[in-house]
Amino acid sequence: MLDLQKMRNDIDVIDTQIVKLFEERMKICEDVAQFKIETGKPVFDKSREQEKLESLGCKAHNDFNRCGVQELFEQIMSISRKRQYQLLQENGMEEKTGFVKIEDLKKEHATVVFQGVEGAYSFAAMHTFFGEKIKSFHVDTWKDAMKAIKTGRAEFAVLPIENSTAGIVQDIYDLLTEYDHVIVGEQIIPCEHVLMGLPCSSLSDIRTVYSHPQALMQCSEYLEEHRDWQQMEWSNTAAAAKKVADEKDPAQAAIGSRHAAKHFGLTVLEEGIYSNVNNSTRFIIVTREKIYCRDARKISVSYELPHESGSLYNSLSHFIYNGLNMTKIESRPIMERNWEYRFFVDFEGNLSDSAVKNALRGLRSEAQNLRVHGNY
Ligand SMILES: O=C(O)C(=O)C[C@]1(C(=O)O)C=C[C@@H](O)C=C1
Repeated sequence: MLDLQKMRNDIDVIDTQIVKLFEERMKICEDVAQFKIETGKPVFDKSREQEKLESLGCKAHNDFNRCGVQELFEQIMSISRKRQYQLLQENGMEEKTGFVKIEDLKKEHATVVFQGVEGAYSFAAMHTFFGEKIKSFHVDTWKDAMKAIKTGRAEFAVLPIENSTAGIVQDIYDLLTEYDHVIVGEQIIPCEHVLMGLPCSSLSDIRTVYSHPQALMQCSEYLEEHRDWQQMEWSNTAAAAKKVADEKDPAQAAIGSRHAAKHFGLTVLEEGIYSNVNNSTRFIIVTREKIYCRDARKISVSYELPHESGSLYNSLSHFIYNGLNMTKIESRPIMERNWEYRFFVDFEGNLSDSAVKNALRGLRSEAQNLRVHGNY
């Protein structure tokens, strides 16, 4: 009969040796960092790491152990790089990200563009994020908003990127790829639809309800209770509110935001009419300058991967090995390369953190076209 306690004692002896050797190895890596500080040689040496993984893998006695040894040393070298980046930073040698750190965003008196019309949810997101003291204007399409940033007509744009029930807004991801703009903030707006009508209207007057098809759908349970009302699909919730306000027909109502009701001088006839109480939309704020705030806590990146087994797994290891909490991953097709994908990852961190620098450095050398879309 095998003796578990004895086996555990044997493992403990080996583990103690591993810890001792790990610390000896780290000490040498700190000396290597010193050499790199003096010579300006980059921390990451891909070919050296590949050679090491190859030669160490060959020392193992079966395939399972070969993979295990390689995974272990990938992590050991990642930890070694992370320490070296820390030392570089302590010596005032910041890793170049191309981004400039600022204290705070200048929100007051900013020029902001949004898609849609006054009173739409993007309008609400803009005012919630920037306050009231701004110069704002609207455009017809999200692409027009991106163009307004590029030409300098606006400093910031507000764009919807995700709805908690409908999922991501794919076009925005594609526009982030097309334009070199930077995300500097985000704003979540609960889609709390209300039924609005003319100040002289009451519920019993209503015959027709106008709204965006999604909003009508989100209020379907409420509308079921009013089957005699005709439902009319409109281009967006704010345009529906504007129509009711313009036509001054007490039999017409619109479904949209409280902001829209206020903006068009309409009265809220009923509230809490939406089925999913958690329904919210997340908006991003983009600008042209590569800036991030000192207290920014979330980073958005994208990268493309070679068509190789394990490439996604390996790319994610850079977040895991550096202790970074990944909050989202999305993939979008790459236009010019059928069946290949660009991955968008959000994770917690600040561009000044050495763990973040380490992860980005690893990703940059292994993935294609790594882009940092912003730290906010
Ligand atoms: O050999 C180096 O240049 C090191 O910095 C050491 C080390 C390692 O830990 O083995 C770490 C980072 C490099 O990418 C390659 C190897």
